[in-house]
Amino acid sequence: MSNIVIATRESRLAMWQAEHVKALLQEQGHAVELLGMTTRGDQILDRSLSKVGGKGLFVKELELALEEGRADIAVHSLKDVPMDLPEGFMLACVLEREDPRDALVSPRHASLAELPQGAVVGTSSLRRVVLLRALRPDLRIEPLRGNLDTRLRKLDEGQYDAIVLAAAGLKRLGLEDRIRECFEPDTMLPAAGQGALGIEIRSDRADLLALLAPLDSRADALATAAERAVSRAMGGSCSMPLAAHARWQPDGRLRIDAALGDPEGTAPLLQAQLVAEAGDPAQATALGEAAARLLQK
Ligand SMILES: NCc1[nH]cc(CCC(=O)O)c1CC(=O)O
Repeated sequence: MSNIVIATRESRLAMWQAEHVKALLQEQGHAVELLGMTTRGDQILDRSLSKVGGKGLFVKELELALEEGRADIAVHSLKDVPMDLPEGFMLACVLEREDPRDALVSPRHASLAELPQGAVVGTSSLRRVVLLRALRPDLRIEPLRGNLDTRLRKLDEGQYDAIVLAAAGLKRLGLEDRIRECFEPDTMLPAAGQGALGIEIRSDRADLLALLAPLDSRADALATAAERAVSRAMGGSCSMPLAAHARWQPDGRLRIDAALGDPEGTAPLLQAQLVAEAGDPAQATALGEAAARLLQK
């Protein structure tokens, strides 16, 4: 039995996720402590992430804590983890995924279809902007940043008619009753890794792998590996409106869907769909890379 320190951001969602991992590790008999910290991504709230440096902003401080030995593991929303981790770090496991869908929250309107002509919808994800535009070209899409509570507050203050955000975050924080509509992946294709949690460690801490193995979901690790391979192959950053979502079919093969939008919203959405055996990480990665090649054609 070990004593494990978890580095975590201090947003309510990050803390929930760290507490969740803490509880799972405690069930395995380990002693666990949390080390909370604020990251650059949490501090910069006035600019869109794609403009100030992207996903890495949320993980750098946590990696420093791992590097200096102040913490053993870092828990991340997999969606926020860069495709290629810095030298010396690795993704040790992927937990069973929560709902991967995007959700609509609105005080007055029951669904996207019921939003009035020209309604104001808040989101800062380029992927959501492009997919929303394809569904409802009449909407006025406005930037929306901040943690979950901030976003909901801005909605409740009347700055937007509706906002779109990940169902997983709302469910984790007990805010599921605010969801008016969950978009099926075929309607609004999720981001790579959405809804999944990843645990990062230092590559030289192989001692932690056995300890984390009981938390790993093989099915979701393979599915998200395929999704992340699409992003990597596309040079993925959050400045690119890219969606990638993999699901297991009843026949045991993995289906991946990917979509690439045009930031200006003028060119049509490019879409790709592929199905393959994906019994190991190399196969899952190859599937994602093949889907990316279809998008690049
Ligand atoms: N980019 C921020 C972020 N990172 C993870 C989640 C939600 C939880 C998840 O996808 O696991 C969110 C909020 C959102 O997109 O609405």
